Amino acid sequence: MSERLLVLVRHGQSDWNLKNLFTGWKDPDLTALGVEEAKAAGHRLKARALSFDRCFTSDLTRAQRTLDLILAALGQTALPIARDQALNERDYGELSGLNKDDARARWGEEQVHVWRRSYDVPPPGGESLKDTAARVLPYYIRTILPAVMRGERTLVAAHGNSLRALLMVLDGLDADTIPGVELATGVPLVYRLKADTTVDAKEILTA
Ligand SMILES: O=C(O)[C@H](O)COP(=O)(O)O
Repeated sequence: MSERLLVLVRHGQSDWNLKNLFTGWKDPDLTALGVEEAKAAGHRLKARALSFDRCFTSDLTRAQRTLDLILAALGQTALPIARDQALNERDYGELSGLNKDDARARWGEEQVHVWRRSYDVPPPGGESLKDTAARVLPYYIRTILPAVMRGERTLVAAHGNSLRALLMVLDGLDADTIPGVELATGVPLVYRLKADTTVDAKEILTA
């Protein structure tokens, strides 16, 4: 029986994470800490003897670089990698490039929290999580999930909100529960799926 392994990882700390700026589709690189987080993610996977057949990432540097660093740590630099903007971070629209504390001072803590964590309220000119899910989930169902179900051990390096959209399906979260979910940078989420595509087991590799 094939393994049906799916590992998700949010990119390591980016330059704009460090500066506390809304990033979205902007394309900052990893910080030195982000590089270390990505390498550590690779070492954690390796320590559990996990290896992969296929990888997916977004069209953004921070996720692609995280994937490359993980694969280098695993000694698996020749794997096929699909890069697609379907996995990009939620588009933060007019908030992109603004400091998150400045935004709270301007629009209030509660409004900014709704823009960042609600399911269906988009930030001005940007995507809600629902909008993000409307591009992430079709890509997952058409492209990623078939690979997993064929038994290809699959690694996905993406973003806080594109992965939160995916977690709604995998973890069975709804519009009321997803606002409470935060994803740490560089922490692999290891899923094993059942034959019906639902989750058999999940492990969070914090160390
Ligand atoms: O795009 C961003 O600013 C971050 O990657 C995710 O931001 P959030 O945690 O504010 O949604």
